[in-house]
Amino acid sequence: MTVIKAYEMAKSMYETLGVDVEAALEKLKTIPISIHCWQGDDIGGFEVQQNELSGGIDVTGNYPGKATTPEELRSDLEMALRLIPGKHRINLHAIYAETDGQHVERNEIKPEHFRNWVEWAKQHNLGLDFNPTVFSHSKAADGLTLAHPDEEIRQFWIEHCIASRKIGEYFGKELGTPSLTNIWIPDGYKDVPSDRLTPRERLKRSLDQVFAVEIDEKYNIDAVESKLFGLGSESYVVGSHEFYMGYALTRGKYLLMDTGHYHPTEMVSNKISGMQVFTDKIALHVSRPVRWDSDHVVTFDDELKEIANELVRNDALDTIRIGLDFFDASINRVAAWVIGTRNMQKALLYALLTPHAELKNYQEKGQFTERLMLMEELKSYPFGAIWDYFCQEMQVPRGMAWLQHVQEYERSELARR
Ligand SMILES: C[C@H](O)[C@H](O)[C@@H](O)C(=O)CO
Ligand SMILES: [Mn+2]
Repeated sequence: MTVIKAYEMAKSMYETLGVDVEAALEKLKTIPISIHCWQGDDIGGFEVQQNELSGGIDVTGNYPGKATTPEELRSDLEMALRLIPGKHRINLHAIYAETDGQHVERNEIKPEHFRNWVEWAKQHNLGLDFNPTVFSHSKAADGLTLAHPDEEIRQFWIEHCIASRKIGEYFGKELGTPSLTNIWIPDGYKDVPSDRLTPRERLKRSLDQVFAVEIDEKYNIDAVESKLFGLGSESYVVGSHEFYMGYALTRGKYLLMDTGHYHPTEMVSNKISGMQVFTDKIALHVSRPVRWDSDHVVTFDDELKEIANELVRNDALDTIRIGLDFFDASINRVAAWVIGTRNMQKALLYALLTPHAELKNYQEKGQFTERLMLMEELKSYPFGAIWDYFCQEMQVPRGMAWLQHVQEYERSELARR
């Protein structure tokens, strides 16, 4: 059966449920995903003075072909983008600055160090997002940064975060779409702290100093990312969920929720509406924790579908910023981007093809049998035929055909590294 024929049949099935399939596809085309550049080089970056990865995160695997220069990383991203339908954003970290072989301290990075990224983004019609890199550095060696007891260290990182926000502002001005500059810091303690309050008070003061520099939200949007624990900060993380929820709500900042940053049975899908009642300044790092914050490649699993359902049924697609955050060095890194990003889009399509009004109605009327029945029946609806049609329309390979392009690229490009 042709793709079109299968699509027409699937479409009529969804239409009998009252779903407007064409509107769903039109909407999906407009949803940008912020694709994290650091999957391409195992969060190495291109600083002249290279530092080991720290901050309580880790990348495992040694699949050949990781990007070792900005040109290689951009080329790998281009390859992935050719296989991902739609127009998207690229999420950069400060360690991806290009400084012409000169060592530039993190608190001195400038927009000009990201000129090549901006020119490239213009050529490819991409938005850019940004992150200060508050780890992998001698001044973060003891696992404390913005909450450090030493004022000089705190000041260094405050300056780095301000410099980063100005880079975000530069992206926003140049590209005509506001950059999300997200602050994640690793600060915490391995063992039971004797004082939880003082570091949190210091972090609050440091962040207030970072945000005291006013930047128009037309160009740069500030976000803060919470975490439960990391390697070496198992007992206590200063920037916990409650800390940042309070901070974001009282300061009018975005709260960024990373799906790997909570207790294993705590789901971000269940947190979105809790936040939405108070703010629409919500951002996501979609990841896949396996037993811990392992940052596995995102799969088309129940939690991903539930997150997408929340975004669609709560009318949040135009406000919530969707970003990805995984890093797997045990498989082809370009394929990792393609799998994870296409899965995020598949989940959004699945949610867009769901008759939410009917399901909400069942719930309001207490018809829980009908609610469960419809949710379960939808799982075997011909969703794949609609996804294939979407890929064909968007001129990217459908089904498994994309992998051969990555394999050719691996032979011609990655194997030479
Ligand atoms: C590299 C990222 O900034 C980092 O993964 C952060 O977002 C995080 O999730 C740390 O666990
Ligand atoms: Mn994250």
